[in-house]
Amino acid sequence: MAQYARSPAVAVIRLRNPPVNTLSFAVLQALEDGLEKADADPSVKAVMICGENGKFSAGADIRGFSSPNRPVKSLAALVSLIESSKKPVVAAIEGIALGGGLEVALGCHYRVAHVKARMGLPEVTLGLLPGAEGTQRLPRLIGVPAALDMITTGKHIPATEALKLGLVDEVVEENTVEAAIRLANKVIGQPLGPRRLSLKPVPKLPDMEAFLSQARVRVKKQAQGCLAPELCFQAVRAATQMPFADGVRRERELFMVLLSSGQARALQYAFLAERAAQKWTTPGGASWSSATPQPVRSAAVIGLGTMGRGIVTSLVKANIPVVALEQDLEYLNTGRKAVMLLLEREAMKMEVGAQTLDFHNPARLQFTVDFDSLRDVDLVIEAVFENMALKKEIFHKLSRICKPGALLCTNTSALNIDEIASATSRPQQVIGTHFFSPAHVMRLLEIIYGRHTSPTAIATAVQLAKALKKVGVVVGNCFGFVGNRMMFPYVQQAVFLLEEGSRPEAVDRVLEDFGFKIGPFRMSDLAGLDVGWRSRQGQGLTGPSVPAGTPARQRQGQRYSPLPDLLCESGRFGQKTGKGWYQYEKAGGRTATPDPWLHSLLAQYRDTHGIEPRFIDQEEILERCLFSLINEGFAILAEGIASGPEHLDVIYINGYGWPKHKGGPMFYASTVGLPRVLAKLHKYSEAHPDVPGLQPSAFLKKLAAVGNPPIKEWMSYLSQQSSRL
Ligand SMILES: CCCCCCCCCCCCCC(=O)CC(=O)SCCNC(=O)CCNC(=O)[C@H](O)C(C)(C)COP(=O)(O)OP(=O)(O)OC[C@H]1O[C@@H](n2cnc3c(N)ncnc32)[C@H](O)[C@@H]1OP(=O)(O)O
Ligand SMILES: NC(=O)C1=CN([C@@H]2O[C@H](COP(=O)(O)OP(=O)(O)OC[C@H]3O[C@@H](n4cnc5c(N)ncnc54)[C@H](O)[C@@H]3O)[C@@H](O)[C@H]2O)C=CC1
Repeated sequence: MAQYARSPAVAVIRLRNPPVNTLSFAVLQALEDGLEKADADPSVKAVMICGENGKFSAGADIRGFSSPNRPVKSLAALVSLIESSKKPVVAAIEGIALGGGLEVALGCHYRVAHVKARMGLPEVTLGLLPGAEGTQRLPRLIGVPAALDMITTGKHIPATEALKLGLVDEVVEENTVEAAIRLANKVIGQPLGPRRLSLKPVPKLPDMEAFLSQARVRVKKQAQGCLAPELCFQAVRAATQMPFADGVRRERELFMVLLSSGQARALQYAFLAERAAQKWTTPGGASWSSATPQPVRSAAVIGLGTMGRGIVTSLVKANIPVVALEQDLEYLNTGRKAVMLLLEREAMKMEVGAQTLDFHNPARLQFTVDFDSLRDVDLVIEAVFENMALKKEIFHKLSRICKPGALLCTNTSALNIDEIASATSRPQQVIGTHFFSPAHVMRLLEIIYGRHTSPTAIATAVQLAKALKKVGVVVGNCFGFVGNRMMFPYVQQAVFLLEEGSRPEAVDRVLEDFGFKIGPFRMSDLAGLDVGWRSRQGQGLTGPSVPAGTPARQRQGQRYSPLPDLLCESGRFGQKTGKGWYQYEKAGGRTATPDPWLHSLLAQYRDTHGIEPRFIDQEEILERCLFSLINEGFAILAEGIASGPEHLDVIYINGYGWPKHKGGPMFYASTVGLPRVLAKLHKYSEAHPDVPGLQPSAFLKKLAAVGNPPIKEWMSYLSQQSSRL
């Protein structure tokens, strides 16, 4: 857990807890033992602390926060013990020093970092604050503005920046441990008082009060309903107002508030859920542990519309050479300009000194209308219009042209992967890669395997997600896959609420107050109402193919709202046309304003259909929208479309703006309590028996019958027979 050695006047303590040297109780105990041993040995003149396997430490074990035996108190005590050592202690920071790991380094008298190391106090991202005196030591070392920035954002900073800030004393390109030992030998006998951060004053600012009040406004704005940034701010402010010991007491009080908050639990769950979702399996037995990805050295993108542009940008940023293809020269030129603009913007955002984007080089990015140019690429991503016939035509062509091993990916948002694959002679190499708009920004990549998709193809798509710095979540094939399938009942409820008496701005406000970045109506206006309209036309729900005599508000015996169709028929496609559920300052405008035209349309619509409008309270809006979405999630789990609730939660946090501090929809359901979710769905489905989305799923009923089992046990209640394959 920590190895003790000598070199020769310097005691070397090496933290050892693979893979990232988290500070378990055993590690802390071994570190304390090492310090005591060094202290007791007169031939030891200095101490050096480093981590095993090129990593200093990732801090506390996140899995241990919910354990009653968490070693929280001892970490702070240990940091004080290090600082009060009479022999100089030097930290050798390789790889990472994060959270409690960096707090240990702050207790040391000197810090040497490898040039590739990264440091940070990411506790805020886990709903916490640096609770081992980090909020009091860091401002004393690097000043309040820089410390506040690091502590309230949780960002990791590179060693070179750490050197500029004074967080480390030395940055080395070679052997960090040897450099730290050299420094330790050099400082033997030098006074340690000035190196003990707890004894230093916090550097003054010309107007600390003004700085802090501006910073507080900024932190609150960025927090978006999350508690931790505000409490991190308060802890740092305490450092500016109180002596060290009082600041530490305040830090502890604030830490305990956060530790017991539901937000910390949700954020820690979200961290672990993202890692768990990487360990994909399929009902057919394919798994991350046995499948091997094939290398992707080059790629092609077909269709340079909204999605294709972002996908090309993402690939170029990942340093993968791209061939970008359009249907004709006019579309190609428009697409090329759009891609170049995106890439120029991305290049401007890149850190000084980082590798530049080489997108003017035709060997890295080539534009074409010729399918023959796709002959040699390792992977193709199709992003043409959402039309099955067109997609099949393209895949048939790809199957003939591309080299035998090439992976053929479709960015369809809902269409059947198996049907697309059937147009090829290599269905094992066909897979869905569902990007989210804007594709170069959004972290989610939904990866959809079909009936014949090979484990290698899945592993390759997962590897691609990593290369693009995205979170790949592997799911099964069904209409809308996971994300959009869960979204349908949510948006449907939102529209039904309008029919019954609510307004778009009222529904959006409730869901935005809950924590969504934007509510369902602002989201629909942003995405374009025509997208769903075309899909409903394709499904025969609206348009000329609807049989004469079909009731306006019913399809196949189920409730249907023609409201979105009416908007599209009036040319209201959302932001792009300047009008949708809201009005905008101009076509392409972004500022949504409630629209009196829409309000009178709603009144007229209710009159026409004999609907008596009623006041709908916030609780009903929230529950009908969220619980119908969650209910669909349970159906998806029961069908084996996703292998666990954490997969659904990762999809919603990273692709649909679900507030991370509420842990994702399925985690949220577990906090509300499954029996309560079920009771509410029963109530709403009794009131609306013609809405299948409100009828509780069998799996939810099964789990609620047990009580409220922990989320990690849910899947054990599914019998093998209910699995999809
Ligand atoms: C009752 C008395 C009360 C008195 C009050 C006292 C108050 C005093 C309280 C003091 C408490 C101090 C608490 C503390 O120390 C705070 C912390 O340290 S919180 C933790 C902060 N650290 C992080 O947030 C780091 C998180 N990790 C990462 O960012 C990345 O994992 C990392 C950059 C380290 C590596 O990334 P990458 O290479 O991409 O690999 P993975 O992300 O896949 O990780 C590999 C593997 O490691 C697991 N892991 C990583 N970090 C942790 C962690 N901190 N804890 C547990 N496990 C971790 C990760 O899950 C992966 O494992 P899998 O098995 O694959 O899931
Ligand atoms: N717009 C969105 O938010 C999202 C869309 N999707 C999916 O991505 C796909 C593309 O959607 P968008 O980019 O929004 O569409 P878009 O309409 O903006 O772009 C489609 C592009 O494909 C090109 N194209 C059409 N036929 C072609 C052919 N035969 N050869 C080459 N290029 C051809 C068109 O010229 C056009 O530029 C669709 O399947 C859609 O469902 C997926 C996620 C989100």
